Amino acid sequence: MNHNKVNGSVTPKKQYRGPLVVIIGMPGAGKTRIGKEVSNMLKLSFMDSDVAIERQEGASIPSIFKDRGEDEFRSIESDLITKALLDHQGVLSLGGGAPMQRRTRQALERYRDQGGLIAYLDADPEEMMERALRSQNRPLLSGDARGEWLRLYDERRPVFEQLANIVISTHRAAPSVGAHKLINAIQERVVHVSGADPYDVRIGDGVLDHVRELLGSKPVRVALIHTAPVQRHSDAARAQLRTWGYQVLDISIRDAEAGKTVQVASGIWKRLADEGFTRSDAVVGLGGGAATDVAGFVAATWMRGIAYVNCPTSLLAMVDASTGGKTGVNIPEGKNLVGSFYTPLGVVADTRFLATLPNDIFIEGLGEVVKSGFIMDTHILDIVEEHAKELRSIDCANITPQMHDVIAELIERTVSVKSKHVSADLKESGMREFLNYGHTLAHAIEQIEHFRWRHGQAVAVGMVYAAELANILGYLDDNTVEFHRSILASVGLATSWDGGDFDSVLALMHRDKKARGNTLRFVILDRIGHPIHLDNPPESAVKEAFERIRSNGR
Ligand SMILES: NC(=O)c1ccc[n+]([C@@H]2O[C@H](COP(=O)([O-])OP(=O)(O)OC[C@H]3O[C@@H](n4cnc5c(N)ncnc54)[C@H](O)[C@@H]3O)[C@@H](O)[C@H]2O)c1
Ligand SMILES: O=C(O)C(=O)C[C@@H](O)[C@H](O)[C@H](O)COP(=O)(O)O
Repeated sequence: MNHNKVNGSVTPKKQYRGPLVVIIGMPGAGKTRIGKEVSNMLKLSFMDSDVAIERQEGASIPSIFKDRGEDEFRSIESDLITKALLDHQGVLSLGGGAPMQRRTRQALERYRDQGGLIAYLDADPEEMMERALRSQNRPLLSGDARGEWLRLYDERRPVFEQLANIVISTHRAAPSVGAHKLINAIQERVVHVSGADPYDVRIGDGVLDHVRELLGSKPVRVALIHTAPVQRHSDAARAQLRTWGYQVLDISIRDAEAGKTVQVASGIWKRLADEGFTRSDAVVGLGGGAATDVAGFVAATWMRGIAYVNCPTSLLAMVDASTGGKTGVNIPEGKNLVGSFYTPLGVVADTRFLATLPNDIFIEGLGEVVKSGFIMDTHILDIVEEHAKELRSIDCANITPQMHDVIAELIERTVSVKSKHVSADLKESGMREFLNYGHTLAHAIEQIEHFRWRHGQAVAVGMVYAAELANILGYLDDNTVEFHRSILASVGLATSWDGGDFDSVLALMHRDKKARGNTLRFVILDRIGHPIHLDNPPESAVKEAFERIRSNGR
């Protein structure tokens, strides 16, 4: 399913008729063969504009050119394509020269701007030329065929690049490989984050390729910051970065919260200095949320700020940590107490990375997913409830296509909730604090448990705590509090905690970044989907809610 990207959110593709995708490119790029493969894989109809013209006119393309001239051919072609853009529902492949005709190009631009997908297939010119010259059905390639092909390539490529919103390299690719790349691109989801430094979050199989366009040609060196458990993915990313011509500094750091420290950051700064890392170089953070937090912090601080791209590999990092520009590290006194708001060039959430994610880490990521349902997109709660059993027992190495779509939808929706808050309030002066639902207690739990508790699990208990607090103060009824417990427990998330004592927890909650002076501040709900700020609640209520989240509390 495709979406337009709209500031701070995604919206379902505008309801318009027309093809799922239109394929353009030079003769020999593989438009017809890949188009037919995609149609077969997606069980859609396939239309080739040249074939349709020959059928409609009862004559071959060369004879139409010979008997009626190119202008009349282009007019026939433009009429047929304009009609197909309105009523052909499958895959449409265009003759190489079609987009060069003004009326056809305008029709394509209208189709694209209404949410349509135009895929430009490109490959090595020699490879395409060799394939094109094998076919005799190319009237424009008679005579000095090579020279003419190259001339047309130079003339047409800028138009293809301007029109397309998908570019697929078919270089040395079998049609089935090219078709899979195109299907992945068609099914890719994009959430746009607006604000002073806007960027996109791309979600889907194979989206790693977007790192290249995000980094661009300025960086000579790229520091790839990752951790051991994601070695398979960082190896692939490193190889890809080198193929693109970047000098890669491979920086493997301590895993999880142990890597999210000033000491680790300092070691990276030293490495960057030793390697002569300049302001035009860039950082790629690849890993869970702890890795992307520290990578972002290094990018924010090295020479007062260099470019970085996040490649999240855990569910929690994909749905939350990698987006929004909160970078930082923990210190012994508390979680995330040192850091900076620093926006990435973009986020590339390649769902292939989930294949190695352990089940318990996947489940903790659902804590931030359910949170987003409670604070804004309540459809997330419907999806989680409907698929609770499969989500709780997920084997990430064997995710079915159906569950892949469910997970991709949850990722997209959760990122969209985060994006709406971040786009409106990057530095958390108000609305963005709602993303902190459940976190006031959660961070205290993580601190007291010396990070033995996963962040997502702590947030789950924190949300039950906030619901109890809201219930005590008359905002939420018992059923809504119980719904918090039931939906969290249904996907394997914790709903109680017996560690620590109230006084130590209270002291840590006062150190939360939402606190102002001596004012203790929480985010609670006054109804599902509607968070509010709660400042300085009576200590009796704070304590009563704390007792209620103990395992014998309710
Ligand atoms: N910056 C933000 O806005 C933000 C938002 C939410 C959470 N966070 C931070 O993110 C962290 C939690 O993120 P997390 O849950 O990803 O924790 P994490 O980074 O500790 O990762 C959890 C574990 O899973 C492993 N892992 C990650 N991806 C994997 C994969 N594809 N295959 C195999 N193993 C994989 C990691 O190596 C680690 O061992 C916390 O530090 C939290 O404070 C930051
Ligand atoms: O991005 C935000 O803002 C959030 O609050 C998202 C939280 O889910 C996330 O855990 C964040 O790291 C917590 O931020 P903090 O400022 O409380 O450390």
